[in-house]
Amino acid sequence: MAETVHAAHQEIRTLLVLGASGDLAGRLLLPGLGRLLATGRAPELRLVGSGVDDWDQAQWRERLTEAFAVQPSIEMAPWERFPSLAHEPGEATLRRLERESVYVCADVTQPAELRRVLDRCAGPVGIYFALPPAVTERACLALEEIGLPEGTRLIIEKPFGNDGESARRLNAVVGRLVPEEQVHRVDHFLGKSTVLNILGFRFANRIFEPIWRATHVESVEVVYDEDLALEGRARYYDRSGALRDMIQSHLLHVLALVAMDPPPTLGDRDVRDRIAEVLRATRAGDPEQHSRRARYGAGRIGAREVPSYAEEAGVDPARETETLAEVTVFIDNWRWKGVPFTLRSAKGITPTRKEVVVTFKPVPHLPVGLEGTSQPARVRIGLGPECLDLELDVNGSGDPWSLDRVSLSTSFGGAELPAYGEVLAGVLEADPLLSVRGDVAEECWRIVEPVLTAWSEGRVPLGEYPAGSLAETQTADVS
Ligand SMILES: O=C1O[C@H](COP(=O)(O)O)[C@@H](O)[C@H](O)[C@H]1O
Repeated sequence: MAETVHAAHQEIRTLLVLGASGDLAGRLLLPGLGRLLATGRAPELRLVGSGVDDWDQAQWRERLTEAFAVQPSIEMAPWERFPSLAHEPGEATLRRLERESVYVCADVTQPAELRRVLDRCAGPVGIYFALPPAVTERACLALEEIGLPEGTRLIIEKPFGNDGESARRLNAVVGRLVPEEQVHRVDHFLGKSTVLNILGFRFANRIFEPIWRATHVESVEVVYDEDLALEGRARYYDRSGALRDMIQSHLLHVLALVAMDPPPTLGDRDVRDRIAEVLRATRAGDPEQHSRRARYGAGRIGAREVPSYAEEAGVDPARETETLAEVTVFIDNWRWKGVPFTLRSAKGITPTRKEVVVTFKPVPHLPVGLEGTSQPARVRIGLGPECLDLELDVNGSGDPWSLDRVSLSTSFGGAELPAYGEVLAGVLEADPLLSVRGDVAEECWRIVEPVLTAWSEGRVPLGEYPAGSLAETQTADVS
């Protein structure tokens, strides 16, 4: 599909990873690349890494060997853990990359140093910014000063900016460097098979479309509760929090796929137009009534004792960073007017819950004589692992006149590639379908900004839940 729609796009020959010695590159990006190359789906490629750590080539090779051996990281869910890559079709490519790839220690916000890094790259280059947004912006300004090799594609990790204003600024500088179709703003949820499954479920089954609207739908939840706690990521997370980390990017995209109108094709233009359209119609409800924030206190996640978030290494307790964010949004269009969409993500919760739940309205009239309480029909679309569940009332076993609840459930196998591998496949194939478009990145910030403001002004109290449970939150003492 991608080839027919995007045959005109130029493939990249060198992938340059900025921030190559950082956590994200080691944990997700390079293993995703390794997996992609191992399947033999990617074009011939050179790999150049650059970071501020003063690594020699041996250290870099060690990082690649580790990443390509794909020891699953703590953040990889079980369905993303792979067997060894040995004997895969691209095995020889991986070994070649390990041998030939180079690492350049540089501060890429400095034009002369960035020039030195680019000199090691051949052909059209894909520059992957695995960097915090402010550093990405400065590196883009440095690129503007030194100029870009022809055909360059920019691949920018999330979060795209820290707020609407910085996202607009970053979009402006990126737009001066390359045309929009050469920009890949990464949201790895768009590469998740569970998320892409929403498209097949909605648009390949005629039975759902007529009822997929306010007339029949009572409410929609998009939930991503993880059992992971901070896992040593304070430097990034403590300045971000759950709202910026998960809702602003990932969960709003899931909402968009659930709520958008059917696209005529799965070409990037059609799908991204539909996503943009529905997000433009989306607004957060009044934050005081429709949002919740909390952070975990000390507790136990499975066998692990977890300290309170405020006591985690590197955390500034006065910052009031939330590890649970919940926001209800509304979509002001004909299809969805008045239906609450509640988005929630929390860290440090067991059991995990990662799903979209569509709850339908009750029947207008239950025939007199049917006994029991009728419950609304529900569709659950699993976001991890892959599963689907339709909850219905039926005349079940036993008394033929009483209602029983049944669940028609199925689970299906995982994807060939992890989410980062799928997103990178799009990048290497020059297909922006799974990348966030610039206007959409800004739209996502517009939606969450009233909530960010209300929270920063203390209009919504910060609750607390014990790690490992979603027990009623209480207000945290942040003094
Ligand atoms: O981007 C992020 O996503 C992960 C959750 O995604 P998963 O694919 O690893 O389940 C989240 O834990 C992390 O905080 C966030 O930065």
